Amino acid sequence: MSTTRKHTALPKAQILIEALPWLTRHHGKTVVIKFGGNAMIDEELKAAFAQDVVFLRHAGLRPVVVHGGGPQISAQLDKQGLVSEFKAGLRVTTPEAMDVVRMVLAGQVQRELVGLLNQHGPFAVGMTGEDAHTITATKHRPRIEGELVDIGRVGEITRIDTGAIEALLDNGRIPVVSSIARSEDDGHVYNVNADTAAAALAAALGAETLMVLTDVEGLYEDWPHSDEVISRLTAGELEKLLPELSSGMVPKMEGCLHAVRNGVTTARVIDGRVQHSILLEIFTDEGIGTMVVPDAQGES
Ligand SMILES: Nc1ncnc2c1ncn2[C@@H]1O[C@H](COP(=O)(O)OP(=O)(O)O)[C@@H](O)[C@H]1O
Ligand SMILES: CC(=O)N[C@@H](CCC(=O)OP(=O)(O)O)C(=O)O
Repeated sequence: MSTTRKHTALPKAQILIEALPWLTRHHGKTVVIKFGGNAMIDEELKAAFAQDVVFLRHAGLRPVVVHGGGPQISAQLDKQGLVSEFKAGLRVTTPEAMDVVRMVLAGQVQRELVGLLNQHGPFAVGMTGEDAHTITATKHRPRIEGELVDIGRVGEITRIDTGAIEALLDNGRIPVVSSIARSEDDGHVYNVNADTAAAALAAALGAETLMVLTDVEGLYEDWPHSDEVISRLTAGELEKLLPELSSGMVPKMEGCLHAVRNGVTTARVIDGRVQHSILLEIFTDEGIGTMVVPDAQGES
């Protein structure tokens, strides 16, 4: 006869134990989480996001948050009567618009995320890519229909210095990074797409995972005609698909490709509208969204 006694709260212990293999696997690993402006509109979701990130920190992972704020920037530009225009998926950024981008990202969105995270303890430290030379960029001139175009103060990342972020992580903090770069060419700053910044940081930090939270379920196979999500694809498969992608998915998937081609083990695009999507992704089998993995050896 068994002498095992079962406490009524045993199911709770079972849930915790189910997470043990994932806790073991991810312990000490760096996870870069990109929180998009579109996933940032709901108060409950923002609070759940902050809980998840702090949970990761307590579980022994090293989370780094990179945030966007496209809709928030557009709203402020509108308020100030400045035009908001995108070319090749990037905001045309005049010097006046750059002031607004910097004010909204570093002064508003980043402050709000830092505040939410710090409701759980003294963890979050906000910074922009300007700080300690974290992100350096030069002027980006995208090609549209074969022609190089000038879209103002939009930066192309040339260098990443991970020193400040590593120091914060080693100190048990959670860096919260706004996607603004210092300039390689002059004393000014550049506006960088937040997906691109997150991917570049993930690669430079040798992160295990890049997780991009957005406002759709993942990468749709035949957007906008169907909502069939591609659940897993290799770098080579993604590379072939890139020319067919449009709008906001372009920098996200280019970023995922860059990350897995530069040492990141998995890059995932997940639905930021699902509460606790980060925990579901890291600690359970019920991962959601699209996962990009490096090519198997010998494959390209
Ligand atoms: N193949 C695709 N699958 C999913 N979404 C796509 C696809 N192609 C374009 N999109 C668009 O990309 C958007 C996400 O990008 P974006 O608006 O930049 O979000 P975020 O603010 O999260 O960075 C989706 O809401 C959708 O409208
Ligand atoms: C050059 C460029 O387009 N920069 C973006 C930076 C913010 C961002 O990327 O925000 P989301 O992640 O919410 O889209 C912009 O100005 O909107």
